[in-house]
Amino acid sequence: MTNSFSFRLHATDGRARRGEITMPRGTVRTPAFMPVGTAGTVKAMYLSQVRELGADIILGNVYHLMLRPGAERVARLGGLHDFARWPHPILTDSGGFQVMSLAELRKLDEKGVTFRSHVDGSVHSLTPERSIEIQGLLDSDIQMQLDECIRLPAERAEIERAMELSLRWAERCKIAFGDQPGKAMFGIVQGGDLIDLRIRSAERLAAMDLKGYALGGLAVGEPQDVMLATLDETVPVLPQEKPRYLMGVGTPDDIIKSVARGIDMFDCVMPTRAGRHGLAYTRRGKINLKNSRHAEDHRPLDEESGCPAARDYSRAYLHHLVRSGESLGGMLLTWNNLAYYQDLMAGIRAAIEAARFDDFHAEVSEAWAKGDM
Ligand SMILES: COC(=O)c1ccc(CCNc2nc3cc4nc(N)[nH]c(=O)c4cc3[nH]2)cc1
Repeated sequence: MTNSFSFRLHATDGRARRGEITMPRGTVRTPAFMPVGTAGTVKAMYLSQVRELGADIILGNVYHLMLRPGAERVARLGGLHDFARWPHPILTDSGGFQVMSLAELRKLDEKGVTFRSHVDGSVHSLTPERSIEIQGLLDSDIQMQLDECIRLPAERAEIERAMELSLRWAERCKIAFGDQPGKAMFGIVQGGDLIDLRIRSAERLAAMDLKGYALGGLAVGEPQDVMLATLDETVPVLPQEKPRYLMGVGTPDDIIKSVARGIDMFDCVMPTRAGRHGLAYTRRGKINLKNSRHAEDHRPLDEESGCPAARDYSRAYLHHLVRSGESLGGMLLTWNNLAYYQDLMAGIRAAIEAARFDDFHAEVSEAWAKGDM
């Protein structure tokens, strides 16, 4: 049980990295995929199942938890780990992105952001200091700075204003976070699709000597090649010895192409949200179980999978559950999808260790190039 936060690189293959983050609550094997547990639950899953699939860390959201049940209440109940019965590491997003995408009537200025809850219309405000305070009340292990992520396309002046504001907020978050040995506060690189601003943001954050660095402002609708070009230019500016986290990404193809560019950590609602909408992710690509062609297909999703949801149920049964709106449909497909994502990450980690990442990359991209099955 260490009381420190450390990141070690075990192997590299090109720009792909195999590493490990060690924290008091446990170790995170990287490259890692963090299942999204927005309101303290990974929807339609028992967290014991999430753990069995190989997840070392899950993500929570300040925005949702501050509105309901409230950060002080979670603290009174012992913090998010005890509340949700997840004793392993938790990373929490700071709320900025969710405010801009979920809240109504929001005002953003130098101090922070004021907004109306999408739950009950009550007025709330988030400052860099309050976001870090909330993440402390949740007892979060990796805390994200409060930032401003703007939608693209946008004018250069607007992108620069938001990027500079996010840098000032990073400084304020660093001060508010102080020195918490077993925990980390990550900075978030902004700058939209303007490489010079991205590099300036990364350099200024690197100079703050933070424990990890996220790439924000991406996976906001830009084409994959724009996202990847941004990584090509920005990742090399970040310190080698610190973890890099690409926020909100992504499809299996996004993930493997981003690992190839030096990213260590990912989160995305895709496997869980798509699962609840009838979509299955498998080694051979995506399957939409709503499609009537599955109505009498007795084959499982993947007979070779270690996950019962993929191996023991026919596509016909899954089709029936999805068409009938039965809860078990979303539960089984979420289970299958998270199993696939964790198997993908385990495959990536093993491929980097065996110096065969390029071959593995080709295998995954080829399967996904086929598209819907
Ligand atoms: C079925 O799949 C889906 O519905 C679905 C929805 C959204 C995303 C994209 C999520 N993208 C994304 N999440 C993000 C979260 C972020 N947080 C902070 N603090 N700063 C950012 O700059 C930021 C950027 C993001 N980009 C991906 C998938």
